[in-house]
Amino acid sequence: MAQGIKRFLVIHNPTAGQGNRKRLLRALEVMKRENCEFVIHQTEFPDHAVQLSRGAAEDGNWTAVVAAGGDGTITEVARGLRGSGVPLGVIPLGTANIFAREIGVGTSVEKAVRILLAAEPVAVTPGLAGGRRFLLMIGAGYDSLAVQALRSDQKRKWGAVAYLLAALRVRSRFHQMVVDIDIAGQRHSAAAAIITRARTYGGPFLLAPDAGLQQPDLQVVLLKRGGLLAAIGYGLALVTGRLSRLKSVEMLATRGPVLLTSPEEMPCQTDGDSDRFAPLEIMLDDQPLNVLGAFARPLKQPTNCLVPGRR
Ligand SMILES: Nc1ncnc2c1ncn2[C@@H]1O[C@H](COP(=O)(O)OP(=O)(O)OP(=O)(O)O)[C@@H](O)[C@H]1O
Repeated sequence: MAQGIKRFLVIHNPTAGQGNRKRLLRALEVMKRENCEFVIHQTEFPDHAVQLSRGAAEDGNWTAVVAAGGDGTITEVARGLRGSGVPLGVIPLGTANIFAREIGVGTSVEKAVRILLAAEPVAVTPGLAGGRRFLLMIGAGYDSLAVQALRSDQKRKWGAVAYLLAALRVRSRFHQMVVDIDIAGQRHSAAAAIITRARTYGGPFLLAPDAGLQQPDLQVVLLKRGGLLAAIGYGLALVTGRLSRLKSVEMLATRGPVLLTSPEEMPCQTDGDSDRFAPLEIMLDDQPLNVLGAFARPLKQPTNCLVPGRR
């Protein structure tokens, strides 16, 4: 690697988000104007980004591997980089772009490239679910049933609205959901649960005020009520920033593993993709991930195992 020249491998998911190509071209324009080198690889199938980023980490030839896509693509790149120390960069081309928001990049591709070029790597702590790395959250209940029913053609066309349509398709299951969460031998039951590293959900909406990619614990959000009316109430509380204040929402924090089970067949969503079913063991990853971002929030004081989250 020539001294002082930054070299980026850009892993681009052409199926992510809306206006994908135009946004990528705008990002590349900025990269071309700057003193950096880059190579683009397009993903051709789900999980391809894991292979591509693993190969790049083995090369040892890159300043960073840049995920140009949405949260699913970013998570795949983070899986491929596990154990390498090679930094992850982001060009946000997804629908919700939660990870890009969490690391201070936001949704502007021009700002994202400026951060790539200027940032120093910062270590964050991903999670592991069933031994596989995730970056943002695992959900079981309302959101995982909706994500499982999501139609990719509708998502590409309508973005977030497609999730609402998917939720309506599975609404009959909302009143019978049971999710059990075991934390340090204590069992908590709810209609739905989200185990999260991210503060926000679905884009800009506040989910767990104490969560954060640099925080030393997993936040567990329990939604106690089931049914369509409860789902609508939770959705409204989420978009108005009041979810954590509802009486039927419990927030717990833990550094230890969490076991998620369900008496019925329950799909789980991992960073927005439906790929597995309960039971799942969820914990913090002992291998950090270096990220090029614009982190602003100071770290909070470490918490002990199993403390109620801030209300
Ligand atoms: N060439 C491809 N064809 C089909 N699917 C692909 C391809 N490349 C990647 N994928 C899959 O596309 C899925 C969705 O991508 P991604 O999550 O990045 O976009 P998004 O869903 O629009 O964004 P967000 O998660 O931020 O809402 C990923 O899980 C990935 O495995």
